[in-house]
Amino acid sequence: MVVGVLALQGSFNEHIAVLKRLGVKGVEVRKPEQLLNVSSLIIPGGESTTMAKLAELHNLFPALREFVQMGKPVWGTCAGLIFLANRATGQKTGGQKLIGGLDCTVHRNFFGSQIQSFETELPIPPVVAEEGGPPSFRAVFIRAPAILDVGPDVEVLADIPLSAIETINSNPAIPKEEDSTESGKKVIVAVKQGNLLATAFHPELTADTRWHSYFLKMVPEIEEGTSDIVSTSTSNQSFGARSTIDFPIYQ
Ligand SMILES: NC(=O)CC[C@H](N)C(=O)O
Repeated sequence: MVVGVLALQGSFNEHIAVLKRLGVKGVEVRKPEQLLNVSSLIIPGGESTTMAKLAELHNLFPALREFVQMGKPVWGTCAGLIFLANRATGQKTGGQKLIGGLDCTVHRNFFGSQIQSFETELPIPPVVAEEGGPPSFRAVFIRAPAILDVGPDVEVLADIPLSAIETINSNPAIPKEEDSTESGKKVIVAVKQGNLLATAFHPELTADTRWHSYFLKMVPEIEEGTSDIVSTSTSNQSFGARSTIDFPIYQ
């Protein structure tokens, strides 16, 4: 079985490249019938409104929703996280179509505009950590969303203290004291709910393969059939903080 990567727009090539480094074949998915040939799906970062329009054009929404409801592993990064959320705020006028399934409210562009994109080190969640690996990972936020609330079945894997973000105080777009999300001084940036994984940051733009390996462990066919593939990521090379990939400009 192969891992599908939704290839309508955004950083799908980067995800496929990381899968290749782990010895796993990633295939581009653009049509509903292509979902029949993949065991799991990655929805990349990009621009969720554009992605939604293209998904609509290709009549992908019913097949994507069915894929999620069938319990197949799906990982949304950044725009992909927005796509998977049941509720989104900060959308363009008229809203945008979502796949849904992930019981959370996501706030688009939570950290501000493109120039307020940032990178930071966050603790690696115990379930994602690998023996011998560094205790943190490089989290790349590009006009990223944040998760404001989650339902009872959602496991929080990573959050970020708002005080850690330099641009946060100078950015008028970011909710301040009166907003309930600020009271805890943290927002959620990675979650898991059953077959669904979602991250507000972009592991595919770093040389650290641990988030991809973690997702692959959610895919039973890959874990049972080719467990050696997943374990290759424990090599030291997998933990490099940054790749040489130039950051694409995402909306
Ligand atoms: N890097 C990203 O995927 C950015 C997401 C983008 N801000 C959106 O709303 O879709």
